[in-house]
Amino acid sequence: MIKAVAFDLDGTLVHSLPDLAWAANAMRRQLGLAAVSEATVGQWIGNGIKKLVERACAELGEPANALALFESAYEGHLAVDSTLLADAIAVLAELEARGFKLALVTNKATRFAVPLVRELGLEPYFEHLLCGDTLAAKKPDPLPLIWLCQQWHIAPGELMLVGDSKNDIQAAQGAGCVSVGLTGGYNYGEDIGLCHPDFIIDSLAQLKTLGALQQRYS
Ligand SMILES: O=C(O)COP(=O)(O)O
Ligand SMILES: [Mg+2]
Repeated sequence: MIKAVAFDLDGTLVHSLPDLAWAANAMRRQLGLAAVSEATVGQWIGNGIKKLVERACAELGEPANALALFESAYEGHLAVDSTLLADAIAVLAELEARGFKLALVTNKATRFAVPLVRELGLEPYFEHLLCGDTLAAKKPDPLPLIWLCQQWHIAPGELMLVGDSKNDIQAAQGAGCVSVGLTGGYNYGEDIGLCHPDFIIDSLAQLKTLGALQQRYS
């Protein structure tokens, strides 16, 4: 039985691509590179900011100042055009009311993830915020999920991870947790079904009626 639910951030709770794309293009402009489309930047999301920057200036072989340029652009532009996914708050509130423990497990670095979840009103729902640089390894490594199970004294099979990327599903599978794949997020243009999550949902609202989450904890 599920006792806790961990949520991914980018592409699962927040449509963060517009601001990530804005920052990537601000960086590219300063490096003398042409702007790219949002869809292109969408394919670079998933392994944290450093990887995104690496992919966003691959033509130049990752200049030394690229990361700093991206970070200073993104820092002031975290939640300008980014929006919550439909029903994000309603679903978190309902799961919290049903007694589930909730955590955020994102590959986004703390300095960006924390202000973003604060700005969008998500922070109060989470007992733990595990960001890309919180622990020694990030998704697809199972470490953040194993860490949560230890903190909460629950078995891996009692923790569910909801995410939009194969990195989420692989982390859950590696930890022995239950995985829910959300379609339509940032998964390198691939169908989330290809990595075989335990459940596939097309909207967060579907979590409200997911059989595995019907029981109540308090
Ligand atoms: O920072 C990323 O690349 C992805 O972040 P996420 O783990 O919240 O989807
Ligand atoms: Mg994601």
